[in-house]
Amino acid sequence: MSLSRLNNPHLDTMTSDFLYHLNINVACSQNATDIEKQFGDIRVICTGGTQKRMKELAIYLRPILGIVDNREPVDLCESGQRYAVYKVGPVLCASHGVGSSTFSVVLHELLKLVRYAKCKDVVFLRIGTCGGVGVEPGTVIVTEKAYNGCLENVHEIPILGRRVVRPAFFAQDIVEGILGVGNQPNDGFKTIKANTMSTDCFYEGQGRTDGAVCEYSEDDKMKFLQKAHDLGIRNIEMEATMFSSLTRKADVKAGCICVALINRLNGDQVTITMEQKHEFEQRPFIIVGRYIRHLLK
Ligand SMILES: O=P(O)(O)O[C@H]1O[C@H](CO)[C@@H](O)[C@H]1O
Ligand SMILES: O=c1cc[nH]c(=O)[nH]1
Repeated sequence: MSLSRLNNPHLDTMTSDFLYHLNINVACSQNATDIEKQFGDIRVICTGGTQKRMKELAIYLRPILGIVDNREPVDLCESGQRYAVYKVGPVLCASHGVGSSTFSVVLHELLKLVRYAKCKDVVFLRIGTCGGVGVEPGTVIVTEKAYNGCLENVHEIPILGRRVVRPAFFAQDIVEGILGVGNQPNDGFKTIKANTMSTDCFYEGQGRTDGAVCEYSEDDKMKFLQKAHDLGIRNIEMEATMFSSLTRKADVKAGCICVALINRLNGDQVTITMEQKHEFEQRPFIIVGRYIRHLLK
């Protein structure tokens, strides 16, 4: 898939497009644009909440991609002052902030960027953290279906004053491809496929009782988490419904790989040390590194 059209006829009439949050100006009318020269070789776009994680991922991927470079990765979108974007060979690593609203902004612009750059067969990945539901902390979860905070397998977004409901699931070949490179003998952690709940709120939306406001009991919370578990949900984060539905609408393959920082059936507070969190965050790197090698071979 060349991404030659995207799902927006208006783009075809534009002679230029300013990707505001990335601070990239695209002259759509030229044949061989600078954008094509700079980004045309991109095959994988890795995304994740923080700038630090994405910078570390860019460094981690260098040897896997056969790139010898000891310099600090350059943030190509630093001037935009919103998101960090690093390019490492045919892989772009971009930060997206917390939640679907910040992620959707950069996702729209990245989807347009790869379209203008005429990239081929691009796969978008989210490399994140999450709360586990009945899984050991440190487990890596590859999302199959994404559920919203009402435990519905859809992404809902108000558009032109209407509630628009879109399917939210990831392509099976991507899920199986990622899972296929997991669970190797010396990994020391499990990689599983499961359903994911994505919420618009870390506290009440995820059924925590430790937010600034809480109007339900511990028992209500446990019943809700059990209901989620019964739907095959094994992790909770804040982007998978939007990510799966928007990439699906744009006709682009995507995958979501998150490491569980806690087991929500045992509590709400994320109390692991920063060292432990950092070690856990490396686990999806290992899986994604193997998957990218497999994808590009
Ligand atoms: O670790 P990241 O990628 O930010 O993902 C998870 O962590 C954030 C909440 O702490 C949310 O964005 C959630 O989805
Ligand atoms: O519990 C958690 C942990 C990380 N990210 C989330 O969204 N929830």
